[in-house]
Amino acid sequence: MMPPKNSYLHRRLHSFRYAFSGIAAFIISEPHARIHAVATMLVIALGAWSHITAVQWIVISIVTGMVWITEMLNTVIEKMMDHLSPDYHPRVKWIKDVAAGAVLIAAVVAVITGAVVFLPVFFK
Ligand SMILES: Nc1ncnc2c1ncn2[C@@H]1O[C@H](COP(=O)(O)OP(=O)(O)OP(=O)(O)O)[C@@H](O)[C@H]1O
Repeated sequence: MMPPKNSYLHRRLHSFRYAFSGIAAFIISEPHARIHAVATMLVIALGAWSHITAVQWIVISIVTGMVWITEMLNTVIEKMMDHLSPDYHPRVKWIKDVAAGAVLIAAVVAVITGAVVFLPVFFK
């Protein structure tokens, strides 16, 4: 049963629907996102297979989430700048490069974390 129209709960449910459609739009339109989706599923499968601890699951979840969030915000910034300022501009270069740098930091942290958690599984 749906809550009454325009009630607080009704508006929150709509916000969730928009957020989920945003995630779907990101995955459908961006090849990077599909690579992240496959990598995330592989990490979940590897974690389940190797019985990592609760703390290791938490750390893996945080770094995986960081990669998704930075990649999504980077894509938003790229598309926003392409829309607002399609011509070459040094300030746009700065904005896009810094946003890409954030993704790189998240990715490096995720790779290091993945290595620390999973390499001992293979070399024990
Ligand atoms: N309008 C612009 N003005 C200045 N530099 C730009 C501009 N557009 C892109 N660049 C430069 O090109 C780089 C790549 O930008 P782009 O938007 O193509 O990102 P991308 O990572 O290649 O995107 P995609 O997700 O499409 O692969 C930016 O980091 C920036 O250095």
